[in-house]
Amino acid sequence: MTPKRIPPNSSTRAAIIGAGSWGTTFGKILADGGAHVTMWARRPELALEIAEAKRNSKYLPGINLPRSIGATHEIARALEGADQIYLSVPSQSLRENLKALRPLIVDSDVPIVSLMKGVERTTGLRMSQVIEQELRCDPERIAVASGPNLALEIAREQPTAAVIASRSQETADAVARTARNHYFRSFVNTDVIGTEFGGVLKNLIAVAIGIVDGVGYGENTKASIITRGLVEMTDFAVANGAQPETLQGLAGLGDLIATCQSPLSRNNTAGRLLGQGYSFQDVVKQMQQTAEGLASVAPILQLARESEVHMPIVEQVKMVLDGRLDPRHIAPHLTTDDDTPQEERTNHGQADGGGALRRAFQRAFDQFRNGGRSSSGD
Ligand SMILES: NC(=O)c1ccc[n+]([C@@H]2O[C@H](COP(=O)([O-])OP(=O)(O)OC[C@H]3O[C@@H](n4cnc5c(N)ncnc54)[C@H](O)[C@@H]3O)[C@@H](O)[C@H]2O)c1
Ligand SMILES: O=P(O)(O)OC[C@H](O)CO
Repeated sequence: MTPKRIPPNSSTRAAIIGAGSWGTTFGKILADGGAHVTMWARRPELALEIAEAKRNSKYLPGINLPRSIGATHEIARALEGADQIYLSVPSQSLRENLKALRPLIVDSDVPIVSLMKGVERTTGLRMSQVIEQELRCDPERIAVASGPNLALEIAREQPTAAVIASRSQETADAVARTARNHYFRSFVNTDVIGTEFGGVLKNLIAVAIGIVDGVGYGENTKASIITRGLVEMTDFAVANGAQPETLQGLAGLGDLIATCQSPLSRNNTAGRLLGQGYSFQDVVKQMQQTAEGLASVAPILQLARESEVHMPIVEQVKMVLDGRLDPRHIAPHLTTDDDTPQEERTNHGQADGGGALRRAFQRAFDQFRNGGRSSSGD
C-alpha cells in the first residue's frame, strides 16, 4: 500500500525562530506540508547555508532541505507576513529572544508555537508561561508541540506522530493542519500543562537512563527506571495541573520511550557521559547541542518540593550532577532505598484501577476514528 498523500497547505506563511536541529527539522516538516517557511538563524553564515545550499550541515548532516525554505539572520525579515510563528531556541535563552521579538509583532494576533522542552532555570516557568509573560498575549494564541520527535529521524522522513496543545481548540487545530505531511502527523489536545511537562520531565528520566547505561547496567535496570520514571512524571505533572491521560500519550510515555532508547538523544548522551565518570563540567563542555534536562533538574525539584511530590529518580540525577552520588550507586540505591515494602502504584492515585489506562486506549481509538481530533489528552 502506498502512503496516503496529504493535500498541501500552501496558504500558510510560517516563521521559525531558531535554526538548530529541531527548528530546522520543523521547518522541513512545515515546508514538506506545503507551507511557505522562513527560518531565522542567529549566525549569518548558517542563514546563508540554509537559504542557498538548502543544508544545515552542523545540526542535520546529510539532510537536503526543501528548495522552498528561506532563511535570514534578520529577525524582522523572518517575521514579515508570517501567520504562524514557531519558537525553537534553547529554553534558557527564550526570554531574551522574546524581548527582541515583541516590538516586531506587537499588533499581531497570529499563533505562537513553542517547540521547546525545558523550564526556565531562574523561575521554573514553562515555555508557554514565559511567552505569555514576555509577549503579554492572549494564552489562547499560544500552542506547544511535543512528542517522540528525535530531529534527525524526522529529517530523514521516518514516520512520526506529535501532539499540538493549546488552550484554544481552534489554535491547536490550525497549527496541527499546518504541521503535517506524508511522514509527520499532528494530534491535538487542550492540556498545555501536561504536554509541556511531559517533554520536560522525560528529559530528566533520559539523563537517569544514560547514567545507568554509562555505568554498564542492562535492560532490567533501564526498564525499572522508565516505568517508575513515568509514575514520577505523572505524579508531578498532575500535581501541577496536568491531565493524567496526557502523560500516557505521545507527550509522555511516547517521548519517554524514544528519548530513553535513542543514542540520538542529547539528554541520554549527557547522562551516559556522567555514568562513564565525566564530571558535570566536562559533560557541558563536550555537548555540542542543547541538553535541556541539565538545566531543568533544579527548578523541577523546587516545584516538586512546593507541590509535595516525591521524585526519587530525579533527586538522584541531581545528586550525580552535583558530584554527591557516585553514578554506580544510582540504580542500587533506587531499589534498596526503603525497607518498607511499597505498593506498586501505577494509576496515579486514582481509585478505579486500570480506569485511566482504559480511557487512554478509548481516546486513542476515538482519535484515529475522528482523524486526529481530541478534546483533552492526546
Ligand atoms: N533536537 C531534537 O530532536 C528536539 C526535538 C524536540 C524538541 N526539541 C527542543 O527544541 C529546542 C531547541 O533544541 P535544538 O535541538 O534545536 O537545539 P540545538 O542545540 O540543535 O540548536 C539550538 C539553536 O539555538 C541557537 N542558540 C543558542 N543560543 C541562542 C541564543 N541565546 N539565542 C538564539 N539562538 C540561540 C544555536 O545557535 C542553535 O542554532 C529545545 O528546547 C529542545 O528540547 C529538540
Ligand atoms: O535530544 P533530546 O534528548 O533533546 O531529545 C529530543 C526530543 O525531545 C525527543 O523527542
